Amino acid sequence: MKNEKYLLRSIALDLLLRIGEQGGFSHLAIDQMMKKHNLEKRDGALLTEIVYGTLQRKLTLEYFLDSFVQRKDKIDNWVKWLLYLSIYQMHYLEKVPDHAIIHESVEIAKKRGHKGIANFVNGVLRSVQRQGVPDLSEIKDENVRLSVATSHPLWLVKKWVKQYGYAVTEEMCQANMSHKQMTVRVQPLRISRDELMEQLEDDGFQVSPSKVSDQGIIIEKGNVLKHDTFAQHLFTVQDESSMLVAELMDLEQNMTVLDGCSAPGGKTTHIAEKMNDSGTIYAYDLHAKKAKLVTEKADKLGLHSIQAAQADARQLQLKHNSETFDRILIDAPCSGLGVLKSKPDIRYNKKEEDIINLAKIQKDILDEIAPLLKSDGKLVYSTCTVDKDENEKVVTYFLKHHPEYKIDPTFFDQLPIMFRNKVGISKLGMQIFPQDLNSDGFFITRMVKVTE
Ligand SMILES: C[S@@+](CC[C@H](N)C(=O)[O-])C[C@H]1O[C@@H](n2cnc3c(N)ncnc32)[C@H](O)[C@@H]1O
Repeated sequence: MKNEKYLLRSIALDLLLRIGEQGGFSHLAIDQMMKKHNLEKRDGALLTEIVYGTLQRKLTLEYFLDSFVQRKDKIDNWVKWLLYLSIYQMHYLEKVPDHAIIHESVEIAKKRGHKGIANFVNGVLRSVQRQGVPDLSEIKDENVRLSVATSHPLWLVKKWVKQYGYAVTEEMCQANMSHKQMTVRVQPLRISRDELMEQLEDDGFQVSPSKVSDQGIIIEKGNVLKHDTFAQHLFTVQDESSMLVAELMDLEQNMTVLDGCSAPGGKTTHIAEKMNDSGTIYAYDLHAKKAKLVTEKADKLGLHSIQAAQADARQLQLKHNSETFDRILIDAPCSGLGVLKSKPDIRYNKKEEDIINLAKIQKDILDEIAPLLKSDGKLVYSTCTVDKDENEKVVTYFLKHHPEYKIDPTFFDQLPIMFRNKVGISKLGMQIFPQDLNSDGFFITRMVKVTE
């Protein structure tokens, strides 16, 4: 038993070192580690909790550690992560007694380093145990306090406060600390939502219908990825905000649709399902490997109307004539600051300059595809980020440079009831904040190409 827990914390440290440096938190990486080390389900849950929780609280843990060590810059990276994951467990988890956490961390330090490091780890953790962590309410500056307490970089807190005000930013940072519910989108050409819900309920799942999409199901209890219907490709895992994008494309049968940034194909396949697999969807992605994922997803779901290929959306006039498409979706590459609930590490790797570069790419893509839409056709622009530079300001730029486009007024009438009158609605579209639903932050808008 003792060895198992030692192994578990050692694996957690390996994962944190990798994700902490390179990013890319995913339940898949954790599942792979569990399989590799033959861990039981219960241990897997603790492993996930330690890795996810430590990443999610990294800046808070750094702040805590600062008050126990003089020169943090002198400590090896792996020792820092070992201290973070230990302090995380001591402060946030009740399941394991402090003395056990300290004992195992010291053992890891001894094995990976040497006795001196083990003594250092022991000393720091014993001080944490004795004195407790510092009181965050004593931080005077409210932006710094919010940044430390919710582990969001200060530049981001300041940027959000400037863009949305303190109250909305605080709600957003708090919401990002919560766990996201699992939601799936039924493949309606294979099974109805009611039938799938019934099958899941019969097998002990707790589920409820989404109010955002009539294909959506909220999984309240049970691991749906282990259910037969997952292997049978009767549904796709998709966030509710993400489902809303295709729902708001005003799609009809037999349309010709362009999905300019399509991988891994969550929205492309949703579009195909909504058109009953009629018409044609041209789906592109900058990376050939990723474009292949779209084809694979379409194949698994039995959808034939999707033609996926590699292409740079900034050069699509080379592939298609003007006025070809009834609908265009640009689900643009973005900073991903709306998905921090499920990808807690994203916030630490992003820099303010990244946003400027991304906004340039977003504008270039929109400029390129503008001529490809038919008159009266509709263009949906979406991102999974909360940031005006990538959302409202990109739309403002586009409308200024393409006077033939205007915001489609009917877009607002088609929003689900719970989004009407929300803070994020403006004349330029809809910003969904992570606190609005138990889902991701997203920006969605729809423009129409006006006939003379
Ligand atoms: C937000 S993701 C798209 C998610 C996808 N729509 C879905 O629902 O599954 C953005 C995608 O744009 C791709 N991308 C980035 N730059 C691109 C470009 N210049 N042209 C086409 N695709 C691009 C990325 O590789 C990434 O897969």
